[in-house]
Amino acid sequence: MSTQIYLLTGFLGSGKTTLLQNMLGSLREKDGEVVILMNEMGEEDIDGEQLQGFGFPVKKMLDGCICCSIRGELTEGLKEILSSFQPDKILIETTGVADPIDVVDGLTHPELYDKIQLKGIVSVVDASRFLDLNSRFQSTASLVKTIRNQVRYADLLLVNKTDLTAPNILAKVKDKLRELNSQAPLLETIRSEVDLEVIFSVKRISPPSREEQTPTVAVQKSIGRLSPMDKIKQSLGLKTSSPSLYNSIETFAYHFTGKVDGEKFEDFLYDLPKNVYRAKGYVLFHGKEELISFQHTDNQVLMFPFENFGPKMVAVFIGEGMDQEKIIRDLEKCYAG
Ligand SMILES: Nc1nc2c(ncn2[C@@H]2O[C@H](COP(=O)(O)OP(=O)(O)OP(=O)(O)O)[C@@H](O)[C@H]2O)c(=O)[nH]1
Repeated sequence: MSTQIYLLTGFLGSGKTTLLQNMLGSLREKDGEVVILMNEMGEEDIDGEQLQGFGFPVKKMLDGCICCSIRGELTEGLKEILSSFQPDKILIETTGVADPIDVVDGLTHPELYDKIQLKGIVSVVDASRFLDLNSRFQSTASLVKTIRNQVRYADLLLVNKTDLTAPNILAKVKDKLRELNSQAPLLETIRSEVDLEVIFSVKRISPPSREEQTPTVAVQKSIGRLSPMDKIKQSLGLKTSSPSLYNSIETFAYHFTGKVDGEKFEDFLYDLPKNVYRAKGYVLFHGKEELISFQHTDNQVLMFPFENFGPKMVAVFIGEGMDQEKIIRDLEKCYAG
């Protein structure tokens, strides 16, 4: 029997890792052997730490996006998981800027063809930001296309963060989602809470009924690592698979050298410029011993004590055109108590 693949997609900070945590918390023996494949843009593994303790194997693919720069590694990663664990299910969490169509393309590798079956694409939408992101990224064609494709190609839509969304905005978000995808079941959620059975019974929506697909844009410049296949293609003068989006999204990590002032750090996160789409990591505050996990999206800052003391004290920033030096300068002002 082939291994079932569930693809979890959605923009940066929409609630994908939260969904995975809920799913792992509800898994029972009958659900069989489950392996998680996580992909993060930067070199630092922030989300993987959040999944420790559930007792499931987690394969991490860092520093690139499986929809483009490290798509070749997706095939290798899946082959490795299949041979090491022979799982019944693989849950793939994509980066927030992955175009699901490109990931699906990566899943159709001939070596995987008869070994895996894509059961469905579950897309988590941050209802509190969806309209804003849609209009803000109008000028960035590739980014708006990705956000829309994450909805367009979903087989199940979780309209998340409804607790942060006014009813009139939520109604507009749902109208927009329906415009993009009239067929996928649409569920309103808070903290990505949904019955595991709903996810596992997701059904693929047949391709002809979808809106016209927009082809991937091939580009010359790539800041990400090229996959082995892309290197071969490039040496042969063929188009590589990297879509333009990954070129414009950057990420950098900052390693804390000591404890910071909690209040100043919170203000620093709230004051981050709009072109920082996401920040997350682990930090220690003056006068406290517990490690703090922090999460930032442009309308939300969350901090909570993190019991697992494994992670490094590090902050990861994801955005476009970020003034890295200024961000670091501002962050370093938080060391003073
Ligand atoms: N208020 C509120 N917060 C939420 C909800 N869902 C998730 N969050 C919080 O939003 C933050 C981002 O959630 P994640 O699950 O890490 O989002 P993600 O999509 O995995 O983020 P990336 O992997 O960085 O793209 C976390 O701090 C969550 O606790 C929700 O429905 N309401």
